[in-house]
Amino acid sequence: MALGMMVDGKWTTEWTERDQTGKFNRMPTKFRHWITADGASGFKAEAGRYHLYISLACPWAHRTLIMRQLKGLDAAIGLSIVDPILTDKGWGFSDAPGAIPDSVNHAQSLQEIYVKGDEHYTGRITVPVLWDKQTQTIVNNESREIIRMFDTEFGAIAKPNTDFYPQALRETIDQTIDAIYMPINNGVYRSGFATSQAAYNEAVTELFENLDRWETVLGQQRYLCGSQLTEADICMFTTLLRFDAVYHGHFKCNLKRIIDYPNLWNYLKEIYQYPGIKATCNLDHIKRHYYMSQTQVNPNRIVPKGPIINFDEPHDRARL
Ligand SMILES: N[C@@H](CCC(=O)N[C@@H](CS)C(=O)NCC(=O)O)C(=O)O
Repeated sequence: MALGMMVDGKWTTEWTERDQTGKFNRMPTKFRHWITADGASGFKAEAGRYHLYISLACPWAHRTLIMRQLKGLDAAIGLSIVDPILTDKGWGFSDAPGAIPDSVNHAQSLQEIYVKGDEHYTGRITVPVLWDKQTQTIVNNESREIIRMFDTEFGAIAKPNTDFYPQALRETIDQTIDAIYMPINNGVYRSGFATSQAAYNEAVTELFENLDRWETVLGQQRYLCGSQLTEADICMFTTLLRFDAVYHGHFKCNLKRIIDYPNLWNYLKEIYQYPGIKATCNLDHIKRHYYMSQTQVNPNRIVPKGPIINFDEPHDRARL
């Protein structure tokens, strides 16, 4: 894949995210402004002001597309979708099926957006990116913060304004998003991008210990934080959706498949079938992105035909 990143506004092709022990260390994101309902932060929640850049393949970006959809913000917040294949210049725009070119900055590559936001930018060129048309900058490029803003700050515009961060569950939701991040959401990458046996062993063991634990929790309650769907479930969902098709083979997360876990599998199907979510899922972009972009993992770029997965099959979650 494009292992490159920006240093002082210039593209370099050095892969800096692994250490001497072969562990994958994800770099922190840099743009962390906050949109607020009243605009006190300088970024007011308004219709037509913001534009979201995503990849349909990326589990982090997928979270933001889902929240935009669930809150009915699709008319209020514009959308561009990059080509699924990362090149040696990083993410680019194309007219491939499922992609949406950049109608706001008319960029050819996502790099251009980052440099426009900060001409001395140092860091990775990642999706999602939330762009402010008014101040001509990147508001935020951290998925869990973007979904929080869509969920809590756009109440006057959101339709329906379902609350996925309810007051009574806030602490539990934050703890759950933290708890699943390292072993599960990032754990699949820590397994797949490990460059030593020890680093892989550690990541994959932690990953399945944590999946086993959530399998038990989901045998007792319908969602991660209790009886209602919250932001934490969206964060878990985008990893589970990709698991059997990509992480199991490509990233060697193969002690089990999600389909082998009765509760996680039914939970995954329920969220997939939740109104609005299925339309945000694109297994073609997902598979081609991972297998064709990450050539350090899959040098011949062959995309497997299977597995055949029916996410539309009935789920049993109503029993809880
Ligand atoms: N912490 C970020 C991670 C975003 C991220 O790593 N996105 C990946 C795609 S799955 C990306 O754009 N990678 C390109 C690169 O690192 O060059 C978030 O949650 O938004």
